[in-house]
Amino acid sequence: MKVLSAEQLSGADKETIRKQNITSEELMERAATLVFNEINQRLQGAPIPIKIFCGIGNNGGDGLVIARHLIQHGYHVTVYVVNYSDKRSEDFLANYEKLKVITNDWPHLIKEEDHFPEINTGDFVIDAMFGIGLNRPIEGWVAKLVKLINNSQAFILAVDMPSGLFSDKTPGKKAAVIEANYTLSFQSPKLVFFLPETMDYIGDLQVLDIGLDREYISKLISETFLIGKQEAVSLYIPRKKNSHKGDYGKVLIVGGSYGKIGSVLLTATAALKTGTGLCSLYIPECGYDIIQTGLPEAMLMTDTDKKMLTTYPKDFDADVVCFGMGVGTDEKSVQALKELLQANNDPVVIDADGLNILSNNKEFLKMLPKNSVLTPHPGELKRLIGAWEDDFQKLEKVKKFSKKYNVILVVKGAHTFTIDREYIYINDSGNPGMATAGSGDVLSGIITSLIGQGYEPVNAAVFGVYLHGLSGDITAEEIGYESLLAGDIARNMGKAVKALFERESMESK
Ligand SMILES: NC(=O)C1=CN([C@@H]2O[C@H](COP(=O)(O)OP(=O)(O)OC[C@H]3O[C@@H](n4cnc5c(N)ncnc54)[C@H](O)[C@@H]3O)[C@@H](O)[C@H]2O)[C@H](O)CC1
Ligand SMILES: [K+]
Repeated sequence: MKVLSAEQLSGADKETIRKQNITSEELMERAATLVFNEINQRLQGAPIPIKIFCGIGNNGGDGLVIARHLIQHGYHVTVYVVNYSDKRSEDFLANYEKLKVITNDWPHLIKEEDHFPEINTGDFVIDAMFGIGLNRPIEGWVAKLVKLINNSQAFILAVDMPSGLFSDKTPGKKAAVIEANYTLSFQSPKLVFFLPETMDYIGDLQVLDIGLDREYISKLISETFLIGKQEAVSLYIPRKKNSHKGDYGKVLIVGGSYGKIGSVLLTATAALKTGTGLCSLYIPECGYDIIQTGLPEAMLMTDTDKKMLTTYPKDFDADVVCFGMGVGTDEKSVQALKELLQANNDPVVIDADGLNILSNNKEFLKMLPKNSVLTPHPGELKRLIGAWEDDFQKLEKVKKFSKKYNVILVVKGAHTFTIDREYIYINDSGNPGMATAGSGDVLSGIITSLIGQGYEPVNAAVFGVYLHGLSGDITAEEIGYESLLAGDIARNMGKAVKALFERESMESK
């Protein structure tokens, strides 16, 4: 799904009005009615106090439409107009008049702190103060109102986006932003919904298709995509009936050191569980028995050093090499990575200490084969690209790095971002149970495996990240977040691939 900017959404809005020959008020009616339907479906007429806070622009207009439908369906509604300005939009005014026709209980005007209502724990608050039109931080008494709503413990539903969030920049740590429990957003999710600094404001997210012109949207050039099940399925390459193990990649995993052999074991298990035909490992000698016992399907070569990697098997012919998990950053192991980069022209996957070695030896970056995949967590990323001021600047820095070195970065987080030059792919699978030791080692194994099976590196990264999250979701469904182990993610890969093609799970994400 394309993640559109505020400008693109406004353009689609205008084009839809023109092509469908409707008024903007009709479009507002359509969008806000969908919000009403969602609320009605969940509340089922429950007599709980609903407090709707409307701004004076079109987001506020949506709030008025929602209010009208709720009142007409017998809900207990109080409407507040947060009168931060006198420049009411036309569609706001039209719906203000319509509301007056159906109720004697006119909206309460809030113009200062003295007008604030009481908000209680059991209230259902609808935030329709600001949407994509916010162009400066919320200040003064409006900011105080936002804090009052946040502190109320009421359930908060945000219309289009939580008020106080910008669609193209972060609001700053002290800014007044609605902390929603649920966000119903129109047509396209916004990039800020997925950034570490702002994702917590969103709560659960649902995107409503408000029927903006499909042709116009399909022609819009977007550089940002949300990857859900549908997108992931489209990347899948089916296995051929007439095939053998050589068709599914000869993978080489290079890593491990004394005390950290488990990491390569996880990576190799994940690679094989993702479908790798032949999996070999190159590890320090101390890991020999561990790997042979733990993963009899794998083949093994050992370094002459007992405890750490010192070299790279230059003559070994692999389709794809993965380097870094559990390696450490000893000078001798730096040499091993250097040898790998000198010997290899095909894309490689670099993770963990492999990334730290790159950060400590920036001259290696130019040696990375084109379209190699780097999989940093935030700490590793900072060492690689330097610190950033906010998440938007981080994205710009990562794009620049990706272009400069011709590599793909998998920036791991609650929503993992795969960045390929100017393109951003935001992952929508996964859960907090996956924040556990070895989870990243498994991800590297999955991506490496897919590259070995013939996926383009960027597709391997995007699809691999999605499958990793899906396997984590399936595992968490079975055993909960707390006891989820990285090894479980690897072992459940088969279930994840199968789930891609199951009907009911197609609808869930
Ligand atoms: N495009 C669509 O898909 C549809 C969008 N709808 C809804 O419309 C809003 C956007 O409405 P807009 O009038 O452009 O902006 P807002 O209501 O978000 O803001 C109102 C207005 O306020 C001014 N302003 C901005 N920042 C501040 C501030 N800090 N303090 C005071 N005033 C401020 C600014 O001039 C804004 O224009 C969208 O989110 C949807 O909810 C349609 O209803 C359906 C189609
Ligand atoms: K809002």
